[in-house]
Amino acid sequence: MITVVDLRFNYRRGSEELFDGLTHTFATSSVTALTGPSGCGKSTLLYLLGLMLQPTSGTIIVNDTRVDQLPDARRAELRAKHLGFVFQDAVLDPARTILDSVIEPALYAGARRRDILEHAKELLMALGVEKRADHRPGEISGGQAQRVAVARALINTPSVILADEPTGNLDRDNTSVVLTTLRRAAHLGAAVIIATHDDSVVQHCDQQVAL
Ligand SMILES: Nc1ncnc2c1ncn2[C@@H]1O[C@H](COP(=O)(O)OP(=O)(O)OP(=O)(O)O)[C@@H](O)[C@H]1O
Repeated sequence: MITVVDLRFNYRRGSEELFDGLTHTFATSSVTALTGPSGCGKSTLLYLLGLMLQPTSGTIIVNDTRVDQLPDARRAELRAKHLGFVFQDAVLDPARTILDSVIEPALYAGARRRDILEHAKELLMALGVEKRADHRPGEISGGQAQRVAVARALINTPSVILADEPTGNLDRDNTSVVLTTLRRAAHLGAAVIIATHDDSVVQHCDQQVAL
């Protein structure tokens, strides 16, 4: 679960204020669509929820812990253990295989490779990219990279999953594969938040927050 209370954010002093005191709880086991016109702050809200930015004012609470004023190291630790982030443009390390890219956040969070290998393969299978496990990012398509990025975000079974246009590069069938995988994560207890412009994605969500 992740809650924001009276949230406001400015990129710079005197610049446009975003969110107008937004208060909302993104509940466990639910998929929320974050919508609104281009530039309204969807990506920025995901960065705030992902502890990559700090609010100008207001509070962010992850699973009963107030997180917005924690020191950087503690925020990084929480991010690694509890948050999964799918960025708008999937950027994968060109030097790593697809399988190693998926496993890497688990190693960072303290898991052993052999304990996480099967889970990584299952995620690649669920997302239809298992045949690319030994390939490198330069050898896969943009849509495949997007699905690998989803697998990478899910490897630590995060309690909060933040996805910025995760289906932007995908056709209808693969959009459905990604949404099914995210829904399964919600079914297992995650709060899933998807920034999207796509009405067909919104229709698959349990609730909508329009900025
Ligand atoms: N690093 C930055 N520095 C200053 N302003 C920024 C920065 N990033 C975004 N902005 C501004 O903040 C506002 C919100 O941007 P954001 O990317 O969160 O919107 P969005 O709703 O995700 O847009 P889109 O749907 O086009 O992806 C915009 O006015 C944008 O120009």
